[in-house]
Amino acid sequence: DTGSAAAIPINEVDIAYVTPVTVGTPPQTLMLDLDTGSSDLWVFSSLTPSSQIRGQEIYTPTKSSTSQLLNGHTWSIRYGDGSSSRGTVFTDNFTIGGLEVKSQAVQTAQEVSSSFTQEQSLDGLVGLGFSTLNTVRPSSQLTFFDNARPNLDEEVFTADLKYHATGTYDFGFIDSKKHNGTITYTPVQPSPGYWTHSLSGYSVGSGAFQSSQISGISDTGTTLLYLPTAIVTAYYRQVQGAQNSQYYGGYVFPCASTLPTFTFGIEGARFTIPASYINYTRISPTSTTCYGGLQSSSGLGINIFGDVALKAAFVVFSGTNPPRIGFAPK
Ligand SMILES: CSC[C@H](NC(=O)[C@H](Cc1ccccc1)OC(=O)N1CCC(N)CC1)C(=O)N[C@@H](CC1CCCCC1)[C@@H](O)COc1ccncc1
Repeated sequence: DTGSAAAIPINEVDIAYVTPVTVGTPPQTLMLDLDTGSSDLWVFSSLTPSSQIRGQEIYTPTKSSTSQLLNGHTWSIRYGDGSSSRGTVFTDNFTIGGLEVKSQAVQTAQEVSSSFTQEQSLDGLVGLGFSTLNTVRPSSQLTFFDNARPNLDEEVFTADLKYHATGTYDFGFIDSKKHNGTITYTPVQPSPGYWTHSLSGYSVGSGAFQSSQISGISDTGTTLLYLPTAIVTAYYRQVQGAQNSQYYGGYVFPCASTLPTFTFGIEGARFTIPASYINYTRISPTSTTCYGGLQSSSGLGINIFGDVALKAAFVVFSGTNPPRIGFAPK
């Protein structure tokens, strides 16, 4: 089997991407954020207090003839940005882009934090990290990819995220039309459950490439690129008027400033992030101060290769044994 579905930016600065999925019988359509940085599949539901719902689509298990309560099971998750959700669990038929998993664990939210309530374009998440990170107890549940894997033509899914445009997630096949040039693979360390791998180095603008192993996670659910402070300061040293603002919680600069590109290495291959991707957003609609798409990871304890980096490449998440990740130009 294979599947192919759209990755649609939810706002004009690509803060996140959502993908249409269907749950249950007859199918209920929700827009979910496919997130390689976590491993819970959870949805706004009929069990979510109406005070916490603001425009999201919900999954109603009682309207589905194929839903089954997973008795006595609960879940609770907190993300890197402090947002959180928790609830109960059903199994039901679940489809992404024509690829169906029967009896997928669908985690129904009974509580979501305010940032989820405020994000009305996001009806929940599909975790595509390793199933070891799943928070359902007493027995943890498998991700959509792990459930689909035995029926996939190839044990892969790919991310073709785009800057200010709709991209694609494919399951079970590598679409050669979506990338040009070879795919460079590098090993993934699957513990504790993120797609953890190394960059082989970086360069700023036309500067010399600095070879160094930079370990981090490729995370479709994280908006920006978070790297060690030394790299980030070297980058913003090239930007007129840039400063690391306590007030805004990161590097800001005059929107009119010229930004250099940023290049990262995967083994011997090189991927260049255009300056426009790093000129992330104005700090407020009328401001002439802009917030950077490259920020320091020092507060996170982990480097995160988020959407700002991933949208510069065609990315293959390979669930083979051992797992690996591939990057290709596009
Ligand atoms: C540096 S992990 C921060 C990261 N969350 C972000 O990237 C959010 C994404 C967002 C925000 C608002 C609306 C929509 C999307 O966006 C921002 O935080 N920002 C973008 C806007 C910018 N101005 C400020 C910074 C994060 O927790 N991701 C997790 C998934 C994410 C949770 C929030 C909803 C969307 C999906 C996940 O993959 C990684 O979980 C962990 C990472 C590390 N240890 C523990 C958990």
